[in-house]
Amino acid sequence: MGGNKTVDSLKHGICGEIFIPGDKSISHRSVMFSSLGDRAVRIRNFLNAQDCMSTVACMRSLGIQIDQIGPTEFIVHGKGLHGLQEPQCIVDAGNSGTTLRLMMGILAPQPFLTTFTGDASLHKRPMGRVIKPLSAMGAHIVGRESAKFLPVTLIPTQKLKGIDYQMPMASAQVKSAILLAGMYADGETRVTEPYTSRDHTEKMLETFGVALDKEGTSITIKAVDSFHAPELIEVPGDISSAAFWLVAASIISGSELTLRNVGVNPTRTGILDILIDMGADITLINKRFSGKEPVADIVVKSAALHGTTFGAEIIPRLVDEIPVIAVAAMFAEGETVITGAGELRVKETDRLQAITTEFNKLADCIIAAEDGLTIKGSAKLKAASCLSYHDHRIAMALAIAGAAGAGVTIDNAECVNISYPEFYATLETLRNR
Ligand SMILES: O=C(O)C1=C[C@@H](OP(=O)(O)O)[C@@H](O)[C@H](O)C1
Ligand SMILES: C=C(OP(=O)(O)O)C(=O)O
Repeated sequence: MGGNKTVDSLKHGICGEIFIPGDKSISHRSVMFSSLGDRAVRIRNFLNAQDCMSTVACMRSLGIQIDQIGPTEFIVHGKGLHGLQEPQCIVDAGNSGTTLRLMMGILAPQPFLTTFTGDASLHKRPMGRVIKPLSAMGAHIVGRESAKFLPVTLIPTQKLKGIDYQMPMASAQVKSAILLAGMYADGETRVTEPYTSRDHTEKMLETFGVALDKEGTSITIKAVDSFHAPELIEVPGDISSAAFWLVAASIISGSELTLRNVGVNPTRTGILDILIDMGADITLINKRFSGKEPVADIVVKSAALHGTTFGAEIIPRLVDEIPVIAVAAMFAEGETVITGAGELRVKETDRLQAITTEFNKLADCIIAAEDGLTIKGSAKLKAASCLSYHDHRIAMALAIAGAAGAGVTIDNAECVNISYPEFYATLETLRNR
């Protein structure tokens, strides 16, 4: 597929301002929830990237009119909780696990048939984690290898019933699928996770007038009969995209960046905690709210980092940032040890394997464990050609390692379009400032 990209070593610190594009998780949810709402919703600062456009395409194929009125502005004409229509074709979730798993939660209770497909990566990712609890609620779902993988078909079922489900892993996608199905189920649906994962679904359900009962890491939802959409959803910037600049500015001496409009929901700010723990110079300014989501501008200056240790409890709060945290650790003094991160093996690619194999081509300093990484810091990086495995976060982390080190060539580099289409252009702007 796609082409190679060479990122040269930066010769100076990176300075100035970056406006961070919309949050991927919140963008997905804004379109899904608005489609089920009772009036048209205007969505601003939507992430116009491949994953979120997969959600738009899925909802359109279910009969929802979605108008794009600007590069990042959309109007979703919701048809209510029971307004979705049977799709005429197989629905394609592309590369997006969030699209597929949340849509299964919405569609399992619908009185029509839906078949999902996706790209090669999504065909390898585990879907049993969603199909199992939805089936326990009475959904009828079939899929490859005894309902573990795509392709998956949701067969019309009679009314679902609530369950009390103990999740085996912390996963916002699984939690969200169960809560969304729970809106349509008889009785109460309760879901408990081992550690708290991102809570954007809970916050947006509350924005749409749904009452949730929260206790520790458990959330209970009851059947919902009205879903009151707000007029406007303003999506905050994605801290998972800001993460690349937080690390770049920290490790490239002479840097000072202001990252504008970053979502700082505490269930997502593990990257800030870890970088600050490593000695990073990070300040939050202009703290405010966008709906129920906290937002801030972040000032980051270069600093001498040192290694750290972290494990299972914080992983859900930084799960997508581990590739770029590994880059920070390569430049830090001393060792960094990450444990409890087995979930990285079932992302767009096996990220623990991809980090170890590809980052070690730049400097042989990383050892993988079954559920984590040990990274020896103060590595002397050399230039190399590395594989992205068509994984956007691996490609962007490699680009930051190359820019801060001695350069890198990345294959299938365009996969950044999955979550951050402007990434390379922003990097070039910083180079030329
Ligand atoms: O709910 C979401 O929007 C997401 C949840 C996380 O996945 P898991 O739920 O599989 O941990 C994360 O990795 C993904 O990028 C987005
Ligand atoms: C894992 C990711 O997304 P998804 O699960 O939606 O494919 C990600 O963006 O890093």
